[in-house]
Amino acid sequence: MDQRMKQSIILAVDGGATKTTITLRTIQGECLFEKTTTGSNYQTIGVDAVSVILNDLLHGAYLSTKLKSIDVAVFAMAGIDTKSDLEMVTQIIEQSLQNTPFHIENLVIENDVQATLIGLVQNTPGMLLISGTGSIAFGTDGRNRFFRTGGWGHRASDEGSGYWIGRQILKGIFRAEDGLDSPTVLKKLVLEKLKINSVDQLVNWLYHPEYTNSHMASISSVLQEAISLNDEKAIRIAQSAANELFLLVNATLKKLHYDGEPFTLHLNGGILRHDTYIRNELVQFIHQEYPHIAIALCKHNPIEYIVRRAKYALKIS
Ligand SMILES: Nc1ncnc2c1ncn2[C@@H]1O[C@H](COP(=O)(O)OP(=O)(O)OP(=O)(O)O)[C@@H](O)[C@H]1O
Repeated sequence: MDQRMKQSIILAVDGGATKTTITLRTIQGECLFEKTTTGSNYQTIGVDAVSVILNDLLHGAYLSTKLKSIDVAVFAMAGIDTKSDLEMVTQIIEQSLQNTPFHIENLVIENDVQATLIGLVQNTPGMLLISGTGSIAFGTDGRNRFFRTGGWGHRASDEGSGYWIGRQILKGIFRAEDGLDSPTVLKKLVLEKLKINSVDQLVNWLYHPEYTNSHMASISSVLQEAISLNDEKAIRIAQSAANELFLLVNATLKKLHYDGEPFTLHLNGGILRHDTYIRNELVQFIHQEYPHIAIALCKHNPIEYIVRRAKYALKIS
């Protein structure tokens, strides 16, 4: 028998809002297949589009490896927020799996943030705070109870996220243009970033048919330079983003009845990874209120935490 066949095989899917990654690994970590494509949140792209993406990824994984027997598969999917979401996504995944020769011993389907958190902390208490295009905090008491705060989407929530920061920046530019607020260097930086010349063109950009949430979030990347130029508006936006993110952490700790036990807060997402000003402010807020909480920045690609989640499922099965 092929040596590889004797090893446990893991299939992990990280189905995020902007991209979906599938990987097939041996328990020892050998990568047998990996592919990334567009996002697979059924709430934003619909059931049929998610089916197409999963069918394509699963088919690719089978054709490339010819493996049929999978010991554990974890599908970590954005958009699983309620019981009915879970039922809907389970149906999509099970139908996609029926189109493949895969036999899966242990199938886990759960919210992508929850799966990442389990990958990080396994059965110990901890929390994951994400600020990327959106924002959310997810905590666990280590006894299989999970609590989330935020992450209700860009239209009415996602405070402290890239989208939220981008919107505050544009709001600041328009208010300065109207003479409601003082001028801000953010205007020059945003126009340069978008390679346009005027606020009128900025309005065209904002209402362009191809506008997406990620476009709005991408505006946030000018914030650090504006702060280095001592721009008051930029500093206020960054402090307010850090404060909003602190509130997510604070509310989640209260739900967990945190009382000072060993606890790690993991940080992830483009804003927390790259915007050191916001991250440092946030860390300061947290340490003032909760001096004993350890804070760790996630260093790996999101799929690695889903692989760890799958290994944990294998360990406890
Ligand atoms: N080098 C950088 N400097 C500043 N901001 C950055 C940098 N790189 C990415 N960002 C910001 O990070 C955000 C995107 O983060 P990320 O890639 O984690 O999001 P995502 O995976 O699309 O969203 P989500 O985690 O909400 O599903 C954007 O607001 C982007 O401007």
